[in-house]
Amino acid sequence: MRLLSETIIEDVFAFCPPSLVAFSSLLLSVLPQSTSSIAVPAVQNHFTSTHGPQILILGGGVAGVMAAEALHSRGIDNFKIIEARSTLGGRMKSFPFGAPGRQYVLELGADWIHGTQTNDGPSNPMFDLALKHNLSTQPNHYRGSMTTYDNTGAIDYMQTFNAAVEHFAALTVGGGDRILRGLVDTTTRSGYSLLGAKPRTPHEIASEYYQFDWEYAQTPEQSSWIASSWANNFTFNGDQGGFSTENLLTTDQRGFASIIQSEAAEFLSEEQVLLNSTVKTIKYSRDGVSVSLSDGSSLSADYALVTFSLGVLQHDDVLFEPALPRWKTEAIHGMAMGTYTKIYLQFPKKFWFDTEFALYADHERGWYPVWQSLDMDGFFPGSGILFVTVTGDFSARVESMSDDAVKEEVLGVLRSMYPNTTIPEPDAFYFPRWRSDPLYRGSYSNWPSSFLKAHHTNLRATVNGRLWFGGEATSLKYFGYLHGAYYEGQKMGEEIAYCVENNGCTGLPYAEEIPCSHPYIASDFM
Ligand SMILES: Cc1cc2nc3c(=O)[nH]c(=O)nc-3n(C[C@H](O)[C@H](O)[C@H](O)COP(=O)(O)OP(=O)(O)OC[C@H]3O[C@@H](n4cnc5c(N)ncnc54)[C@H](O)[C@@H]3O)c2cc1C
Repeated sequence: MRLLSETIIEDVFAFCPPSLVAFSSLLLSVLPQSTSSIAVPAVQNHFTSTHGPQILILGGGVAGVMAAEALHSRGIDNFKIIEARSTLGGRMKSFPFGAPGRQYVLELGADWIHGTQTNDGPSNPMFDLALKHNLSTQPNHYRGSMTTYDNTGAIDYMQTFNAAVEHFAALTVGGGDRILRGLVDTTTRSGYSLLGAKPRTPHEIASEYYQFDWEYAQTPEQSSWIASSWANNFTFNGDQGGFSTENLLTTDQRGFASIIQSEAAEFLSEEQVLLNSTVKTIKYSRDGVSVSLSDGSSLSADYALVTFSLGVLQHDDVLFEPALPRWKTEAIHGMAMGTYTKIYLQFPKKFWFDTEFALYADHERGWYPVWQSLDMDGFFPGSGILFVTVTGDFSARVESMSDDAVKEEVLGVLRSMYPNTTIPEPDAFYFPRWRSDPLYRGSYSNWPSSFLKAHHTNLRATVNGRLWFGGEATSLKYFGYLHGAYYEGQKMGEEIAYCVENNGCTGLPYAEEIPCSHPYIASDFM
């Protein structure tokens, strides 16, 4: 059998076979696919000044920093990173949590290196960075260290849980198989149903949630079967071109982002980074780009790379002048932004499970289901800290509530899990509101079944040869992940370097229209 990794690039067009010919012939006739075949545009870029930034990197998360490093390694240093926050790292964001004298640096955003390396196969570049910058991490056992609960207290439904693990494995094999057979995409929900996995009881639903929603930050109904499968395989499945099944949780008290900040410190000079600067407007034309900031100042350049999250682009937090073309906005709104919310609690002392994870099954799907203890050897023993994660629409719900109201619900779940224990008031309680935050508008992207490969090509594509887009959401194989942001930043840096070195380029290709998928034809209605 062919490996998914060998076939994905051409075979994902098979999402919608009728479009393949139309789309690929459009690309071939109008737009070159790679730097080696990129044509010089009619209007050449012109560097009139040797001073000032000529490439603006908008956003200083993983993608922004890796783009800068790629430019630097090609000998191009006339760039500037513009970042709204006071530090680099973006969605790698730590904070001090805990009562006075019992504080720990914890992560609000990315927490894990997902997949490390299998033998001499591909290694996760974030794992490589972690090793290089001596990040403290601890293996986190997703499936082997679990206690199960429902609203009657502790109850063993590990058999149901293990069945859900097998269903998920079958789902991802099935999704890969759909690519190889050139079948159209469907939702993950239909994938599960076709495989006979139809969770009905709270135990079955919670077990499926753990496998799926907890990873993709949206439900199986909201997600693509095919894309969920390859994102899993390319990250976790060594046999399918992925890294490994290992998950490392950071415990480093410098914060997870320290590996990106240390990497940046190796090549960035002070004048190459503008922190505390929020971009309000991006003006672009065939001649260049100009960016205005919230303090009223503006910067001009020959190229700009936009690394803001998909959520920021969807929410119009940054205005484009002129408005982005229709093919780009269709792609931006076609992909989805999920939300993943970690709710942290610190108690005077530990009273809970001794495993790394606990699963709580409620009659309502997504009701405070996944619990993690940090009060454990290897993590933060004696800390009194545990956290519960909610996702997707449930994250939106908790963001709309007061902290106290959320705390009461969380304590209510703990009372159900431990009916014979008096649950004390926590000494500390905190959760971030990623979805409401104008710098993120969610946690990470998720691929819906209506989103085609051609849409994704358009999400990545360059506008006017001047405006570039890169970040976790533009990663075909690893959307949603840190390593996706890493590779996309690096790739866009290299592409822009190509433009600079050749005094012009058309950029990455797009399709003006995606004439794909014809669910209805006019005669159906006659
Ligand atoms: C809660 C959560 C948990 C996650 N868990 C994991 C995990 O365990 N493992 C994993 O691999 N991935 C995880 N991820 C995903 C991972 O964090 C992202 O894929 C990655 O950090 C995205 O990097 P990026 O550079 O593409 O975008 P970002 O990090 O969003 O970088 C964009 C930057 O642009 C800045 N910005 C936004 N708007 C403006 C503006 N108007 N002006 C100036 N600057 C602006 C932002 O501040 C940000 O620094 C998680 C994400 C979240 C939120």
